[in-house]
Amino acid sequence: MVLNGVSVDYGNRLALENVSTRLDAHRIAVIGANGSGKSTFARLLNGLEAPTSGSLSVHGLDPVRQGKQLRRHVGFVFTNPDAQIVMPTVAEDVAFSLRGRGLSKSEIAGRVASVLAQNGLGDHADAPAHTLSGGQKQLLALCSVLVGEPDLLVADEPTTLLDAANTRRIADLFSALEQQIVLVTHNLRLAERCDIALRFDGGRLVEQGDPVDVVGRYEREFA
Ligand SMILES: Nc1ncnc2c1ncn2[C@@H]1O[C@H](COP(=O)(O)OP(=O)(O)OP(=O)(O)O)[C@@H](O)[C@H]1O
Repeated sequence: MVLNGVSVDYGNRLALENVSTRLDAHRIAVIGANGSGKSTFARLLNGLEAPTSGSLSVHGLDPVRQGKQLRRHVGFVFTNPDAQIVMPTVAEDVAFSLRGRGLSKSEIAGRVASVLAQNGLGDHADAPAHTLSGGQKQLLALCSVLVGEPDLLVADEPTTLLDAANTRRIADLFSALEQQIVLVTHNLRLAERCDIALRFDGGRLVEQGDPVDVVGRYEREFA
């Protein structure tokens, strides 16, 4: 991922200001105060947001002009799982992500069962999605993205609704994931487990480096 002087101006507010960076690390944490620009940064990475000025490329593609192509490689998990659950039952929702890939019914069923079991939803496969708890919906949204095996996973606060056990489960899952991941989070312990951390402040990228150092300085500012 490469960003060159990227700004995002919402008209009355500069959400990102002149951000330049190159990101090759495997697990990338994005931290910073409320409204500092983290979600805007995440949304740029799969073309949900376009830079007002500057340019970026993700896996060699321009997210705005080559968005359709890019979204085949980038999975995005939103903060609010209701925004991405589209099918009536849990298993159907996960299977929906595999449509149009030429997989047989049994291949789809196998991949769906495996991702649900791996993420603590094995017993809920046939449940109506709307009956899940908030945290279970967050896990379902993650399953529906992971089943497609994206090359890059962008997750915007994917653990906000999760209890301690499920947060741990997701942290372990992210640690074991082969794909590159960009994790926007207020959970600083989760951020510390990444390979690199970016910190935003008032729309500017103010720090990029070792997660323990970046998190430590951030916490000390508010101590
Ligand atoms: N669609 C929009 N229209 C206008 N302003 C927006 C829009 N989206 C975000 N903003 C503003 O841009 C700034 C950055 O928002 P962003 O959501 O990127 O912050 P964040 O760091 O993810 O915050 P949080 O931790 O609260 O989720 C904020 O001041 C926000 O109010």
